[in-house]
Amino acid sequence: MDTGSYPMWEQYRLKREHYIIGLMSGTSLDGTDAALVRILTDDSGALQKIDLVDFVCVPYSNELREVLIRLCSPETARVDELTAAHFGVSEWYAHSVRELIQSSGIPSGQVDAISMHGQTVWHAPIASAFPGPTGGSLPVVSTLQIGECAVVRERTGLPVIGNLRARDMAAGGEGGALTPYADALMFRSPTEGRLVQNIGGIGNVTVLPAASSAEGISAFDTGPGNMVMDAIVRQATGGRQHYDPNGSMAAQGTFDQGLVDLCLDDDYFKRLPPKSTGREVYGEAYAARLMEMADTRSLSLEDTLATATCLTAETIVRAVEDFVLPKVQISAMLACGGGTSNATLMEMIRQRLPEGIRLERTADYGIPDDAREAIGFALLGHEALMGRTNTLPAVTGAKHAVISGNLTL
Ligand SMILES: Nc1ncnc2c1ncn2[C@@H]1O[C@H](COP(=O)(O)OP(=O)(O)OP(=O)(O)O)[C@@H](O)[C@H]1O
Ligand SMILES: CC(=O)N[C@H]1[C@@H]2OC[C@@H](O2)[C@@H](O)[C@@H]1O[C@H](C)C(=O)O
Repeated sequence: MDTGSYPMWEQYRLKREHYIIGLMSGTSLDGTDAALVRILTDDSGALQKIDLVDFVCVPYSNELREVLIRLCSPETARVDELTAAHFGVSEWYAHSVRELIQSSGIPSGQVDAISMHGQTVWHAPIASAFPGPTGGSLPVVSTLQIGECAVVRERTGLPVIGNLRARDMAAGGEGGALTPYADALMFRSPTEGRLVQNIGGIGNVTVLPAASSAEGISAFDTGPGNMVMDAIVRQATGGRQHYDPNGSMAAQGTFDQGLVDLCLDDDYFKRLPPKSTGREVYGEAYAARLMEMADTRSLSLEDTLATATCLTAETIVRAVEDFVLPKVQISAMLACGGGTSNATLMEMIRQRLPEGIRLERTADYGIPDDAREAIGFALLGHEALMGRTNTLPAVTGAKHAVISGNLTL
């Protein structure tokens, strides 16, 4: 029996230097981000310093992306393919861990654990009816991140923490956003209010008031990040391209304000936070509808992309105007995620941001734009191993904070 790693938990808490690998594969389905993070703690276990040792991105193949896109829609998902993907995608995670360890030059024996998000295929924070054990039906919320920790454990030899959203949901939360907990550790300022605006598949914002306590932090999904723009490119190119490089196609078009306004008349954008959304709402079907509407308005592909880019920028800025600024004074928006590489989108956000808010990047604060989430998940895993709660009920809406994550020793 493999019992060698059981004392690991106690040893981990006594150490002052910890090495954790954070693995994130987000809703844009572009691949896996892997960050090796060194965390220093003091005698009381309190966090002293966070260093990014190394970071790699392993892109998904077009073939894998197509499988995952099918699995994210009830109309196209099959349970045999889902089960295979649950194990299969873990091989990609193990591969990215091997690449990261090799690139870092750190011996794998020095790494304490892997903390992995997995691939969300379905996220349902709004309850649906499910048969109850004593008759009648129960309201059930649910979420599924595929990727089997046991496979990653076997391939890498390292303990793995996974399934990080489930416990918060079981405690009445939305199961996200989770990374705001880590944002507070990395970006909170004693003197100014800051936003961390992630532009991944979905856009999500963390609000860090000046000198805020955990209770003062809020976060929510603003709506689509790159998801609608990406789906338009994918559908228009028959899957050959999956994003608009640097926003160059959108830059050649002109957005249709009428269509942007139509799209902004949307229940999700109006809903008060806390709230979360995903591919279920702004995925392929949403983009197809937007393309149909663009077609009836005789918009070119470039105009359609400019319109989707403008919509994305508007949802990000309006979320700040409608839900943040009435309550919190903000001096800077720290953008991160793949969308920061879309110059057209960034310029639209810059032009629309209210005066007095600087548009910066997390990279300006030492956290590369594309590594924030992977580093965030490393920190969440670290907190769980330290035996500390790692969720923010004020953000997720849960009844209480929990230690989220299942440990595969
Ligand atoms: N050079 C580029 N030009 C334009 N867009 C880019 C570029 N590089 C990346 N992107 C965009 O960034 C996306 C990937 O972003 P990211 O990796 O932050 O998403 P994610 O982590 O999967 O999503 P989420 O944060 O929602 O979970 C790509 O799908 C693409 O739309
Ligand atoms: C269910 C799910 O995977 N949600 C993601 C998604 O991608 C962005 C946004 O929607 C965010 O709420 C969340 O991830 C981030 C990493 C989070 O929980 O902080």
